[in-house]
Amino acid sequence: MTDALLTISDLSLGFRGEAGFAHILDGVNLTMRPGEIMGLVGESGCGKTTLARAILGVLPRAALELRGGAIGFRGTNMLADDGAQAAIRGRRITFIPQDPFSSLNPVFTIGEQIDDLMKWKSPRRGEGGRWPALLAPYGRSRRAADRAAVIETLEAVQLPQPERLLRKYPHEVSGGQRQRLMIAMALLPEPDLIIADEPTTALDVTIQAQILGLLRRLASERGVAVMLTTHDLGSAWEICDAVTVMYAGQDVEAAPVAEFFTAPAHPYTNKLLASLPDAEGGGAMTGIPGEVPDFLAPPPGCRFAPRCERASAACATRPPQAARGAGHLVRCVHPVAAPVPAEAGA
Ligand SMILES: Nc1ncnc2c1ncn2[C@@H]1O[C@H](COP(=O)(O)OP(=O)(O)OP(=O)(O)O)[C@@H](O)[C@H]1O
Repeated sequence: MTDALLTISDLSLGFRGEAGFAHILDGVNLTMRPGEIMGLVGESGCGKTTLARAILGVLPRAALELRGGAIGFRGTNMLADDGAQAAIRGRRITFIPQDPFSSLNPVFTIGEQIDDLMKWKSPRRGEGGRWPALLAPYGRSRRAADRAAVIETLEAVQLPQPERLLRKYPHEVSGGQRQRLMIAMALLPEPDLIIADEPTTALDVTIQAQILGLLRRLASERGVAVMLTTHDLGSAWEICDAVTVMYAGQDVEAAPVAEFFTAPAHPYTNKLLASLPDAEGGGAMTGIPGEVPDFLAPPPGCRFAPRCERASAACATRPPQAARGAGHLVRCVHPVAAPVPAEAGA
């Protein structure tokens, strides 16, 4: 796809420890377009955070074993180019963490931490005249422009009295305000892509909806793509344009959000959706029988096969992604048939 922002192709990696090689990501393929909000969903432990960290280039190097694949960002394979990755990370791709409190340094004011961010990651950093970016002095005019951008962005995330806020310490603001601050800090470098790793898990339910709504609005207004990792399908429905489902380190299905909920094709996606309580809050919560495989000895081929009612011997070989419709890809030998449209046979 020529207009892709992020293209992950056949990414395979894991961690080597005393017990052996834990093969966490197994041939993951995923594409994001500029400005798209994509939900990366799946049960706890399916590899969402590992994938997000791989894109950011912050996986622990000592244990990491890269088996193959590429992470292309605007055509550059970041896995093959440490320099490009360092230049992209924190500028073209930024991050919103799960727990905003542990991401802020408790001994510095919010203003000091934002100043430090702007010193290194401001989009105006390259404007150092004859100086290379690394040596460019942090001069008065850039400081003033950066400060104006900070105030504008804090106002955009609806943080009241931004000047006063900058003088506060992280413990002096609420959890919801800290997460608004994280969104502001992710926007300030003017990135193309924000990776938001379960950004509302640490917040209570009413604040969660506000934060997700804010993220959706600002991303759309500023044309920033967002990868939202979540195990909450409701959040994906609220704000995403498209959804990619992971199971045990494999991508199983990717679809535009409406199609994801109305015409899921992979048996795992169907089970995942069937396990949700219904809209009235009734209905039994049905779990999926069986267990997530051990990453030290995963089954060959489709990792969902041992829990899948539709599985056959053919599932011991993982199928390529197959198109079900525009932007709808599924990886399954025995996908669930698409529902018959209501007008058929009428
Ligand atoms: N550094 C590491 N060394 C060994 N195993 C790891 C390491 N990091 C993650 N894992 C394992 O990788 C698997 C996937 O973890 P990951 O955190 O990516 O899943 P997740 O889908 O983000 O889960 P959650 O929703 O609970 O955050 C887990 O079994 C985890 O124990």
